[in-house]
Amino acid sequence: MKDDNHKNCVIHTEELSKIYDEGAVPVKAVNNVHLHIEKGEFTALVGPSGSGKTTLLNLLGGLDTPTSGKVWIHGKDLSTLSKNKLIDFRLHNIGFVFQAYNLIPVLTARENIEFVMLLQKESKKERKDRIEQLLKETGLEDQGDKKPSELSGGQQQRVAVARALASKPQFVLADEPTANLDSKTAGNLLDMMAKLNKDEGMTFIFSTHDQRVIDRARRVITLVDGAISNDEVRDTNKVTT
Ligand SMILES: Nc1ncnc2c1ncn2[C@@H]1O[C@H](COP(=O)(O)OP(=O)(O)OP(=O)(O)O)[C@@H](O)[C@H]1O
Repeated sequence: MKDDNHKNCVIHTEELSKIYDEGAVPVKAVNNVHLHIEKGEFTALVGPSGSGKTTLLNLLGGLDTPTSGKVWIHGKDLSTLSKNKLIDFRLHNIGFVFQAYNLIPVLTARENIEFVMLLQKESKKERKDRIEQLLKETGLEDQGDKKPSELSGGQQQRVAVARALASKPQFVLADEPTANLDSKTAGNLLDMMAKLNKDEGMTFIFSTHDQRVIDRARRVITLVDGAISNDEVRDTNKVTT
């Protein structure tokens, strides 16, 4: 893929596959996926349990390496990056809201949000301003000094979202962002993501089983046995908030 041809392309994959062959029978967790995600998309990845959603998100975010095929992010072929360059690239380009990326238990909510900005070497003033803004946007103004164990599951999830957004990523990959949240908290979280999508053109891709999330997506990609079985683009003018 040529960089200059794809100015608005955030993610592009070709013949992307991930095969796990530790067991007796190899599992094609992701099977020959061709995907093209443009800037500003609000896209849900759906499919039955075990259909490969998490594996695909891991590949798209450079957290896992494909067995074959390639991933380009903003025209950059991830397979050409060294391990350290890939870490740096992720840090500056992608926000992750993954269950596996748990909050750091010994840090407060504020410090958890600040952490990635410290790695990015943001100034103290920028960090402070951004943290306060994110705490406000996530409705956690009064919770900044609490550690994760002192917060509810929904509040922890919102801290995880705030942390993902702290680096001002161009796109956010979220694995089941509303899992285990009550409807009100899930709704608030979706409102926040939809607002960022609308106001700042931030691109969102989330795996989900949650009909509330699916209903608000503008594109729904269905995976079955690791392959795309349906790709539905809905009314792109539909307001997600
Ligand atoms: N590390 C691994 N080693 C072996 N097999 C794996 C590994 N990770 C995932 N798989 C297998 O790959 C397939 C896809 O798993 P994946 O977790 O991506 O699905 P999913 O759609 O995210 O499922 P869920 O909706 O339940 O989270 C499954 O058959 C799973 O058992």
